[in-house]
Amino acid sequence: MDEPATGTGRGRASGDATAGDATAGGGPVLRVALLGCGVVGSEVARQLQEQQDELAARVGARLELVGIAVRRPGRTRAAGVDPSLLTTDADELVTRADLVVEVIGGIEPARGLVLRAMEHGASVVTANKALLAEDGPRLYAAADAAGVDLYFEAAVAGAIPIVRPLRDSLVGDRVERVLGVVNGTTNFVLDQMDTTGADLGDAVQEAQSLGYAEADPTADVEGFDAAAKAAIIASLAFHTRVRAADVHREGITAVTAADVAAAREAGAVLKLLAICERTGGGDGPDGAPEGVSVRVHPAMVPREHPLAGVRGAYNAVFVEARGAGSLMFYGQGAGGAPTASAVLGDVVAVARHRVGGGRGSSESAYADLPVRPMGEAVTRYHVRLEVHDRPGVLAQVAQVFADHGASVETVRQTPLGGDAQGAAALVVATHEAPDAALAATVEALAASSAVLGVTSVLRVEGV
Ligand SMILES: NC(=O)c1ccc[n+]([C@@H]2O[C@H](COP(=O)([O-])OP(=O)(O)OC[C@H]3O[C@@H](n4cnc5c(N)ncnc54)[C@H](O)[C@@H]3O)[C@@H](O)[C@H]2O)c1
Ligand SMILES: N[C@@H](CCO)C(=O)O
Ligand code: NA
Repeated sequence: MDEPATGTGRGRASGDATAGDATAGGGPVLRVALLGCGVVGSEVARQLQEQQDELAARVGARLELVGIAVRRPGRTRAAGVDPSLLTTDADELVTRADLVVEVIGGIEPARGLVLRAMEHGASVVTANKALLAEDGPRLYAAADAAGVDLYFEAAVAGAIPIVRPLRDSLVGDRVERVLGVVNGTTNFVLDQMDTTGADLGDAVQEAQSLGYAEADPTADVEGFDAAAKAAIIASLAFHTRVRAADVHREGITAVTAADVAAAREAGAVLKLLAICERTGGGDGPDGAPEGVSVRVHPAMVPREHPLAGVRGAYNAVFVEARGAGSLMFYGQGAGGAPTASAVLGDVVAVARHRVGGGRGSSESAYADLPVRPMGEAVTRYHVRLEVHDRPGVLAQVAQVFADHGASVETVRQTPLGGDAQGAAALVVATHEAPDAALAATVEALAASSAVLGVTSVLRVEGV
C-alpha cells in the first residue's frame, strides 16, 4: 500500500496534529478520490467542498478531495466541481487515496477500480448495487485482505438508512422478513396508474419527463434494479450469500389497467415489492428445510399497510424482526442530493475508522441458507375471472382450486351486463399456498370450459 505522506501507519490519517486541530488548516488529512461525476458524483463533490469544515470536525481529519475520475474531462460540470481535480486516469488516482468513493456504476471498470483501490490500502464507499449483488463476496474478501472498509449505504434505497440498520443495529435480532418498495421509478409509475388511471406506457413516459426514469428504463421496469437491492438486503438480513441471479424477478411491464382496477376494488394498491423472507425451518406446513425466498414482483398491498402509503417516487423498507417487531424506513431512494447524503455518511464512518482505528463489519454469511425456488414461496393470489353465469360454474371453479391444493378464502360474484349478458365476474382470494400450486391453478382455470377468461392475477402481500 502507498502510505500517506506523513502517516502513522495503515488506517491512520496523515499529519501530526491532533484531531482537534483538523479545522484549523493543519492537522491530519485524509485523501479522498471520487470515481464518477454524474448525478451522484457531482453532488458528492459539491458537498465535500461545501461542508468541509463540518466534516473535518466530525471526522477529526480534513477530507481532501485529491481527484475526480471522469470519462470526458471537457464536459461542462455542475457548480462546485473543481475542474482542476478532473482526471481520466482512474487507475492512477485510486493508488493515491485513503478513501475511494465509487459512483460510476455497473460492473466494469468499477469492480477493477474498487479492487485496485483496496489493494493499495484505500477504504471504499460505493453506491453500486449492481456490483455488490453480482460480486459482493469478492469485494468483502478484498477489503478483509487489505484491512480496509467497504461501505455501501447508498446502494439500497438511496438516502434511507437500511444497510447499516441491517448490518449493525439489527444484528443482534433475528430478521424474519423484509418487504421493500425500493425502486422509485416503478413506484411512481404504479402510483400514477392508480391515481390518474394512466396506462403503463403513459406513466413511464411521465416518469421519464420528470427525470425519474432513465431514457432506457429497462433496469427499473423489468425489476433488475430492485432485484439487486433485494439480493443485498437478503444477504445482510439472513447472513447468507444472495446474488442478483438468485432473485426471482418480475417487473411491472405486464401490469395492466385491469390489474390496477382489481387492486383498487379489493381495497388494495399495487406495488413492485422486493420480498426477502425466511421459509421452512420446521414451523411451515410441509416441514421444508430452512431457506430464504428472495423475489421481486408486483403485489397487491392492502391500503392500510404502511407500504401502501408510499407514494410517487418515494421508497420504503418494512422490516419484521423477532425482537424488534415491525420497523419502517421511509424516504428518498434516488436523486443526487439524497444519494450523496448516504455516501457522505459512509465517508465519515470510514474516515473515522482511519482516524481512530477499527473497521466496519466484514461479510456475515455464516448461515449459508439455500435460496428456495419461486415455486416454493408461500404466497396468496387474487384472481379475477370472467365465467359463464350458469348453474354449476362456481362448483367447477372451486374444484379447480381444490384439485391443485389451493384453498379459497373469499369469492365475490358480480353479473356482467351489456354485451357480456350471461357472464359474470368472479373475484377469488386464496389462502396461502406454494406459488407453484397457485400458478398451476390459474393455468387450469384458463383452460377450463367454465371460464371465459382470466382477466387479472395478482399476488397479495402484507396481510
Ligand atoms: N442516481 C441515483 O438516484 C442513484 C441512487 C442510488 C444509487 N445510485 C448508484 O450510484 C451510481 C452512480 O449513479 P449516477 O446516477 O450518478 O450515474 P450517472 O450515469 O449519472 O454517473 C456515472 C458517471 O460515471 C462516469 N463514468 C463512466 N465510466 C467511467 C470511467 N471509466 N471513469 C470515470 N467515470 C466514468 C459517467 O460518464 C457518468 O458521468 C450507480 O452505481 C447507481 O446505481 C444512483
Ligand atoms: N433507478 C432507481 C434509482 C436508484 O437506485 C430508482 O428508480 O429507484
Ligand atoms: Na440507503
